[in-house]
Amino acid sequence: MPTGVILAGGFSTRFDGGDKAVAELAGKPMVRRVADRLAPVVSTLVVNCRGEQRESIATALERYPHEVRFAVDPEPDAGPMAGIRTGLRAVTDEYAVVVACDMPFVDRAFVESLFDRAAGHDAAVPEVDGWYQTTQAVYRAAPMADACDRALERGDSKILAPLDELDWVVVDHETLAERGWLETFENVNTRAELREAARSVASDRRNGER
Ligand SMILES: Nc1nc2c(ncn2[C@@H]2O[C@H](COP(=O)(O)OP(=O)(O)OP(=O)(O)O)[C@@H](O)[C@H]2O)c(=O)[nH]1
Repeated sequence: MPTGVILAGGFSTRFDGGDKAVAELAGKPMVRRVADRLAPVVSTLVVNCRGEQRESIATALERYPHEVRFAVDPEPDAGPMAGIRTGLRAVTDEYAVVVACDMPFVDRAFVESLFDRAAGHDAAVPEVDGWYQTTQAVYRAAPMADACDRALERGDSKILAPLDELDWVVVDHETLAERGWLETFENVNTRAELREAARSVASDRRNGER
């Protein structure tokens, strides 16, 4: 089975104090929610973060059913693409799904379909409303990490820069909407969005879904 990479190295500046990776959403740290959702479809978890986040994230991931590896940013604040590179460097499987720590509704069936789409290519990236969702995408770990290195060396930290030189496929908005997979991209940037997400979890629980 492939690897899951959770990106958690951001500074949560819109979150109004505290690290959103370990903020509790309906009683569970967000990073744990993402990890638990990935557990059925990955065999190893890599967490990309800064050194000072490691302890609190490790606590949130205690007794995770798979091996957990930490890929600590050599340089903090180098942006999400550098985080993807650092995370993918710790991957030993051919493919990995990368998911931001603030996407607590990541859909397992969607991730499985991304792996299917990526097979034989370097990446499968979903597109929502014209935006490429590079922080919930599947990559072939080594070529993507190499392409990120080259982009960073040329001083280009744009998240799409490494894809320019890779063979990548897009999962388009229409397909995502048809399959009911738009909720998988919901992300939590603020305390208000955390409260909103908690309401979604509570209402889904009432409907027996989450
Ligand atoms: N390693 C690393 N990851 C980052 C960096 N910036 C953002 N990320 C990750 O990329 C994903 C999307 O970023 P944002 O939603 O903007 O998160 P953030 O930067 O923590 O939040 P804001 O400061 O409010 O923008 C999250 O999983 C972040 O952890 C960075 O400089 N380094």
